[in-house]
Amino acid sequence: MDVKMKPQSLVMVIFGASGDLTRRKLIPALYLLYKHNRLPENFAILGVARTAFTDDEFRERIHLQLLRFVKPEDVNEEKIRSFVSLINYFPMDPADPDEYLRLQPRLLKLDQMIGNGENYIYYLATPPSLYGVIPQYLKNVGLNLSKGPKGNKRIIVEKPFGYDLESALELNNIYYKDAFREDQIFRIDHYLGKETVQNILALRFANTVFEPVWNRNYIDYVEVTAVENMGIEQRGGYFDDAGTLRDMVQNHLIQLVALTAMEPPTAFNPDSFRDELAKVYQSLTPLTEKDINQHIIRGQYTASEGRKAYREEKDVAPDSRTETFLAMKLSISNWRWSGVPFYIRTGKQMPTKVSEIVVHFKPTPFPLFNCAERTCPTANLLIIRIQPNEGIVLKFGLKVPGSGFDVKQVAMDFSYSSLGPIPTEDAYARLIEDCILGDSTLFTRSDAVEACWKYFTPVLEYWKNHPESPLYGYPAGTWGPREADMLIQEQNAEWSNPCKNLTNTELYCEL
Ligand SMILES: NC(=O)C1=CN([C@@H]2O[C@H](COP(=O)(O)OP(=O)(O)OC[C@H]3O[C@@H](n4cnc5c(N)ncnc54)[C@H](OP(=O)(O)O)[C@@H]3O)[C@@H](O)[C@H]2O)C=CC1
Ligand SMILES: O=C1O[C@H](COP(=O)(O)O)[C@@H](O)[C@H](O)[C@H]1O
Repeated sequence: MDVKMKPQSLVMVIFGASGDLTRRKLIPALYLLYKHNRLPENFAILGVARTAFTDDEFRERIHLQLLRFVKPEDVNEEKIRSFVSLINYFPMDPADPDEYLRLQPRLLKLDQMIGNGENYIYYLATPPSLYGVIPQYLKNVGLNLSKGPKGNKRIIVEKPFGYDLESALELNNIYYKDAFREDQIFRIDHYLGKETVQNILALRFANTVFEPVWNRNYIDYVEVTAVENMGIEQRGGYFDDAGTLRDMVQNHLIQLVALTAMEPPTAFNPDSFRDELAKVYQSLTPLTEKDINQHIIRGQYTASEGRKAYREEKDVAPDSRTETFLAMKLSISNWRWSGVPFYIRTGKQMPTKVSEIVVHFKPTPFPLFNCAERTCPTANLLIIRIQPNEGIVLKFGLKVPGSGFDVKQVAMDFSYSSLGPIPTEDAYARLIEDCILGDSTLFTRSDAVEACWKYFTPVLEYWKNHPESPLYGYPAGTWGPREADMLIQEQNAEWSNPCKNLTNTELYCEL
């Protein structure tokens, strides 16, 4: 498999095939690729997990799941049937090294059936505790090595990659020293697979108007929001151990910060692009204890209007101190961003599901005009709506028609839907396809992971060592604790309200 070349044949081995991620994201993504003829000609899936299924039972289950999780317009019964026939199942415990002695011949047999290319992609969709184990056991039976033009082996590892800096370093060492080279490792962060997240790059680097003002001279502060109106669903076991910092902040939110803050890469290739991302992470101003105390607000949802409290969720400790909300102020120590705060927030059980970046430009130096409707639009806003109602809005001041000279804020709206149907919901399909093609641009490199953990690990340690540090309750269905509002009030500002940010599209918000 050369870079950007689709192999003739490929077996995709999914560890954790009976789990939630496989059901909701991976299988629908692979089906979409299949439906659009974007998979290798000879292709098979081998699902692996401990639960006992026969091939037929597993196919039946996948068939039903596809009908449930694929968008109605993508459902094509005939295609689903032929896709499902490519799926096989192998019951084994991935934590048991001896089981790989059985896996190896099974995989080889499947590979021979489809074309004998020995090209395998392993997708680790298991609990993170197995991320370091599986590669070593694959190596024990020789399933790790790429063998020239034939026989490529790649491994996609889900987030969180590590639990803190030490474990991330350890994981990277296991992969390099024992099992896989960096070019075989694809650390996935599905936010980078989102069309609108990639479009941050196009907005910044395919236009000249933004770049001259994209710095500390013109930007006052930046907000990054990624909130959800659902709780933790059935993932209490995982989430109670992870918390929001590990689940959303250390990966998705910080990626959005980095894409907003990065320098233009010298070329759009995996190395140049990822060099620039890594530089942002390395420039994050280290957090002191005072910062952690004053600039990080963690919250946990409490029961409200028929919604359960976090502590009542399945598999969550009744006295859990795990955060389901986090807001923080961070800064970047470099030439472009020195002095510009980035405010980020994310949480479960908020009034709506939305991800967006709001760039607040500095106010005009002098207010020349009267303000219409008691709002003084002295500062421009650029809103990059990642999901839903994907779009970009520029807010600016204009004269109110008629006598006098009052100004009011108006909006120039661009909605991605105006480009026609765009694949905004198949981030996983995009990333899996990139891995098949050997393109690692949109996957996280080891230095980036390490730099992120280096930045966030002091926070985790501080919380661990100071169990009394505040964890604020917020009623489920609200925008989080009041203390998060106070955080941004330091800037003489308030969190912008995503329910009101776009003018041409509706966003359902329970307020
Ligand atoms: N679900 C999601 O939306 C997202 C998940 N992720 C990541 O993907 C990974 C999988 O998540 P998810 O699918 O939600 O998790 P689930 O708990 O739903 O699934 C875990 C899977 O791993 C299998 N497994 C194998 N060995 C073990 C073991 N020793 N202990 C427990 N399970 C085992 C389970 O099957 P069996 O019991 O049959 O062996 C099951 O198929 C996690 O690392 C998560 O962080 C990342 C982004 C989003
Ligand atoms: O990785 C994760 O992301 C989802 C949110 O993803 P989105 O694409 O729906 O915005 C989050 O619900 C989950 O807890 C987390 O593990």
